[in-house]
Amino acid sequence: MFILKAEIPAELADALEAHFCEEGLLSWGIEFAPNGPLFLKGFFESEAEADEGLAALRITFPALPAYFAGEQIEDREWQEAYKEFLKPWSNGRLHWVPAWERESYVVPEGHVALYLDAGMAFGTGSHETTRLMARRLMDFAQTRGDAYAQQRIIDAGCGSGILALSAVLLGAKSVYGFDQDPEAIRVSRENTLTNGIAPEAVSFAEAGIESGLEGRQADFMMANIQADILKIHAAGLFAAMAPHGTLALSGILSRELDEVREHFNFAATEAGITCRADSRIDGEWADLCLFL
Ligand SMILES: C[S@@+](CC[C@H](N)C(=O)[O-])C[C@H]1O[C@@H](n2cnc3c(N)ncnc32)[C@H](O)[C@@H]1O
Repeated sequence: MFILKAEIPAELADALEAHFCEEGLLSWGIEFAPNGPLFLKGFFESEAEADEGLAALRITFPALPAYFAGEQIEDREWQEAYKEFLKPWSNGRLHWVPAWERESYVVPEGHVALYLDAGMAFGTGSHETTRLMARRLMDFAQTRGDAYAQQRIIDAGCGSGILALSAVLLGAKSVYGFDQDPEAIRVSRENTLTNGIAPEAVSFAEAGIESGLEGRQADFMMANIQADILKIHAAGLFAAMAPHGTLALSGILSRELDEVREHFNFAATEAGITCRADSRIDGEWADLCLFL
């Protein structure tokens, strides 16, 4: 493993994070320290890959600092750090457990567990936005009660499949996830298999938002994708919603929330839809849940 690191000006952090999310650049991250300097870090297999990754990033962000420190670390050391970072998480009866803890993790009676290996896809369960979406999913399942099993659920930008597969574990029989990243679809299908999930309950497709939603209707849709992209596709997202459906959005920075809410209110009016909006904040991230 080769790590690149450089201190960056605070003004660059949000734009870089948004870019990583939008492009699915999982090898890059920002290290936030309270009141301290901000560091941009990149994780690569080799120094040559690190140079390539940095050159590509500089095309979009020419203002990146000229000097990056590089450090080679043992793969084993890296894996241990990764395992230390990723811990099981639960909300109500839903548990997300790293695959390597499968043997030792005890699932309480009546609860369900998804054993996850996100590989290179987004969706380990550690991100605030994924957790915000899971809470909305749990709320939806609870509100629909016995009818939940029959609800049509869509996970737009499914990443590792974490949300789609959670929907199935909670009892849904008609779940569909899509992502523009082929690696995400490969990982989602693998997670379906390794969790012994019935393949007829969930399907995954490699697709962008437009083609992914074509001919679809959702009673509940989760879209944890960057705010700018959600805004561009607002009309398409509404068009795929069934009457009285719930549209749960995340990938929204808290400071973007008012603007995103306004945008979706306007798009709803344009589409002749009335809906109630609700939001939750987790750290610097927010969700926007629209009840049609
Ligand atoms: C923030 S990740 C969310 C992954 C997972 N759903 C979760 O909540 O952890 C966003 C995902 O959306 C995908 N994505 C971004 N733009 C997209 C688009 N226009 N169409 C389809 N997928 C997109 C990315 O490839 C990425 O896997």
